[in-house]
Amino acid sequence: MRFIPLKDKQAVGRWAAQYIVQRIKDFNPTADRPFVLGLPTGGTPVPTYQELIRLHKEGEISFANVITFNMDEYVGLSASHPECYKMFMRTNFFDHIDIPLENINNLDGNAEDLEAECKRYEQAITAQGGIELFMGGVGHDGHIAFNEPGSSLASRTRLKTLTTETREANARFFDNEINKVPKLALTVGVGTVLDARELMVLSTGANKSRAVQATVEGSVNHMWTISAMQLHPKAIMVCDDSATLDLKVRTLRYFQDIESENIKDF
Ligand SMILES: N[C@@H]1[C@@H](O)[C@H](O)[C@@H](COP(=O)(O)O)O[C@@H]1O
Repeated sequence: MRFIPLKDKQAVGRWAAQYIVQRIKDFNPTADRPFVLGLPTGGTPVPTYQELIRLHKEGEISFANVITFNMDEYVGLSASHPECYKMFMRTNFFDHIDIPLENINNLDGNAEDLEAECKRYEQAITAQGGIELFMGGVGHDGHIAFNEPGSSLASRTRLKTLTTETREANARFFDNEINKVPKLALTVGVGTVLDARELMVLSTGANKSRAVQATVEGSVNHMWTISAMQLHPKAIMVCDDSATLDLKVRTLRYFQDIESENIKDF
């Protein structure tokens, strides 16, 4: 796993956006051979989306031949609810770039048959040849997407019950009222994430430092589903300074040393 320690969340956003832009350019996508990008919601990726929008507006990057798959979706929120992830993605990213609407894929948390919906999503990813680069965030409890502690590390897209800890953490998006946060969500599985050809996880803020420590210094463990990153052949974790608080000084210095060229402008 590569580990990129940066100064603050804006630097994480700039680094991640540059990385995505470079990967899309190197891939040189066309309509027949699109770049397939997996995306998260939450507060962490917002600076990355803002930077991607800026780079797009400056003519640096086009998303015309990019296909996206979002990681997860709440069950039962109306499609117009601002915290419905489909809506969140439009407001924070898609409405500001040139991605064709038909290239955007989301799980439907209002589908009549949720199990069939999850199967459909897995098939849609496969039909696109799999995900080239999956960007993710991490929950306080170490979840990736909505794969809460104890989730199978071989899991596929499915319905999950959210923990109270996750609902408390996400209440800030629902007028600080936990009762407004849905109890269920659809999420890609850990196995679905690990199938991507590349994985980049962003982590910012001191409240993520235990999850970062478990991922980088701990063992692979289903209680910290993000730790499954260790099994991925091409994974990168990008952190701000606060998110490294629980790492050993030795660990941090090691990565600062080997990534010195790649982090010097951030
Ligand atoms: N399902 C999402 C995750 O995909 C996200 O990574 C996590 C962290 O969110 P934030 O970036 O707001 O801390 O929140 C939610 O639970």
